[in-house]
Amino acid sequence: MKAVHFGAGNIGRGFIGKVLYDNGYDITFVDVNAEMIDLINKEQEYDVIIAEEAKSRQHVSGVKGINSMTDTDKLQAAIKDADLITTAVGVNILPIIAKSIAGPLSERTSDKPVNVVACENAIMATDQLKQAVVAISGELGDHVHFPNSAVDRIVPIQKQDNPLDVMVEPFFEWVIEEDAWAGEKLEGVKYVSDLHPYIERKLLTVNTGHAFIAYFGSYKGYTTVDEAMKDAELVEQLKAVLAETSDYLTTVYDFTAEEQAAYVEKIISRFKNPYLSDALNRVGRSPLRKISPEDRVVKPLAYLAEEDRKHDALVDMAAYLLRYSDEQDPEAVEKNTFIEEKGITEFLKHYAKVEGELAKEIAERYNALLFDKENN
Ligand SMILES: NC(=O)C1=CN([C@@H]2O[C@H](COP(=O)(O)OP(=O)(O)OC[C@H]3O[C@@H](n4cnc5c(N)ncnc54)[C@H](O)[C@@H]3O)[C@@H](O)[C@H]2O)C=CC1
Ligand SMILES: O=P(O)(O)OC[C@H]1O[C@](O)(CO)[C@@H](O)[C@@H]1O
Repeated sequence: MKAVHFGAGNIGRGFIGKVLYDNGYDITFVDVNAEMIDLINKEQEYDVIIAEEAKSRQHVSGVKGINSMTDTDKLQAAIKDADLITTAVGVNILPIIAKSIAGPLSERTSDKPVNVVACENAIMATDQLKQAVVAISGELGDHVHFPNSAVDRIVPIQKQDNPLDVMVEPFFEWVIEEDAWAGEKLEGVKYVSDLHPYIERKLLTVNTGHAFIAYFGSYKGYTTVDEAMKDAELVEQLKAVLAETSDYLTTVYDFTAEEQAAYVEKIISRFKNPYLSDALNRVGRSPLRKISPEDRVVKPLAYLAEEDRKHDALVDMAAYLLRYSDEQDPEAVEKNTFIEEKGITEFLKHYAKVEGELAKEIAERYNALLFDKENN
């Protein structure tokens, strides 16, 4: 079985590549990073290092690479021949991937089914990829399958001697829509008939929680997650944020309060992993995406505000996000320039689609933070 995976980054090598290798797939990584692809083709193997005391190593071998900027013919041939196509590139890059795969996918014949799965931090990311593909190729036949998925494994920015090796947390969960999947299922993957509860629970617990640590932690002057998690006030407020997203999740879905509390506890213990040094500017990257209406802050916040339920911790979180700066992150720079030129209310309307009373609450909190900072 042949897999083509777009994005030879942290999740690509440290999570998806490892699961596919364990399932016996021949893996071809596709990336725009020429150095990474050259190294993959040279070494054809790497280690996944588990972030726990023993730092055990799991070997992945027989991998190949394609540079999507220069090897376009090779890429087209690989897409025509693959049994599985996966991505872990960032949800905003999916329209670019669509341009590479739409042509060769439309040339595939009905006797050769293929699964196409986006593995990104976004609700129903594969649907976004499918939409972009179909806009180019027109409807594809029933042999091209587009299951949505949820992926959960914390993989920080890497500092390994061998740049192909990748350190990951021990925990991982990959959940895929069962009905949309064709053929033999992957071992180590959970298949479910309705993905919505899983993807929302993951995004609005793991990713909301992590993003809160990034934005409040940065506000307090920390630079890594483990440093920030030693701050008792931050952990208290993190729990308050997750109590609000838990209220959303247990109201909208069938999770019981006990189940969700256990899930939250497990996630907080993952954030405290002392063997995983994770930079706050990685976890907080792309604040414009993270403040967008369907993402980890505004989705639960808008619902709770609309239903008149407690939401002040998420309002605080939005204010910390709005105060966040990182000169290296183009989205953080764009955010701050927009706020400076047009103000908070206009920013919330434009990027978060938040207006009215909720926008007022967030702006008040943002202004109070500004006042605190300037007077301390
Ligand atoms: N790192 C983590 O802990 C987790 C990340 N995710 C999600 O996985 C996705 C990837 O994240 P990471 O692996 O952390 O990022 P990363 O930055 O380590 O890897 C992304 C890779 O995609 C490549 N890329 C960018 N544009 C491309 C293109 N047009 N064609 C092919 N490759 C391209 C980059 O060169 C890079 O190697 C994101 O959507 C992220 O939200 C999901 C769960 C956990
Ligand atoms: O990859 P994104 O969406 O920018 O956000 C980073 C998040 O993804 C994770 O890497 C894993 O889901 C978390 O560590 C963090 O919450």
